[in-house]
Amino acid sequence: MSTTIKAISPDPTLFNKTLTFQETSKSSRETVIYIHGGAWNDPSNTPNDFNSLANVIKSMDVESNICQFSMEYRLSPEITNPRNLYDVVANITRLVKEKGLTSLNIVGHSVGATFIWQILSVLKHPQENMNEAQLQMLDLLRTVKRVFLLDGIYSLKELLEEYPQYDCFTKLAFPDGIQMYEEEPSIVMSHVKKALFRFHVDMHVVHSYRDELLSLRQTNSLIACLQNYQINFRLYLDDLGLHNDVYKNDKVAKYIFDNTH
Ligand SMILES: N[C@@H](CC(=O)c1ccccc1NC=O)C(=O)O
Repeated sequence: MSTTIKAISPDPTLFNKTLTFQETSKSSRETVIYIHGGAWNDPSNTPNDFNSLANVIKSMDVESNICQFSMEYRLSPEITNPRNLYDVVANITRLVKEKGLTSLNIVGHSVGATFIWQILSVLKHPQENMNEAQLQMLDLLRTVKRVFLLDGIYSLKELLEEYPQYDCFTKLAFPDGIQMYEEEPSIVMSHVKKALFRFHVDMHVVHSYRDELLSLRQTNSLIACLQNYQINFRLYLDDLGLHNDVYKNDKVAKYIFDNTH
């Protein structure tokens, strides 16, 4: 009887798959960190998704003030929520420490935006009860200056109301049900407001009119919640292409560059 021995990765959170698109040692540098999407499970979405967008930003950055890195994380169903998120947090934390990064601009596409939303929600836990990953999120927020949420998923409840068929991937990341997702905007908004204010984080919400996988409902529902709590944020809606074009779109590159310095 053949037994398959699961390869134990020497790199448990895939930190070594971090991509460096641009680097500078200038003390005045701004750092852009990308988190790709893929519905928690799709191997065709990788840190390289942002390669062309990062090159556009690099071409705009004539004074070479910007560093750009793109993160990897393990996928569902092998890894489920919140471990996918914890991989992202551990990898960004390690990158920040190893490179001495400050002034972080974190860009997330689709589920990558979900991870950023979950990080912004960390104050829902009393600090004395926080686990290691949540304490890392708290530490990260001290260096985050801006977040760019690109065509993100924020409410799993509303996602499955609008797209019941998406349980094909939510059940992989949330095998015990989406009630395990603790960051529904209506539940965590007061904690997000506190985090944005305490750590002086600017929030940019971006969505493409032509996104064929996620309608404006996720973004409209999020911004309705932000308005209910009178939270300061920027909204950028435009024809930025289909869902998987947004992270390659030149207008998105320009928007991030124009708002990163
Ligand atoms: N490429 C994914 C689909 C996907 O990524 C997706 C589909 C609908 C809404 C959001 C998505 N991605 C979010 O990260 C898949 O085939 O599982």
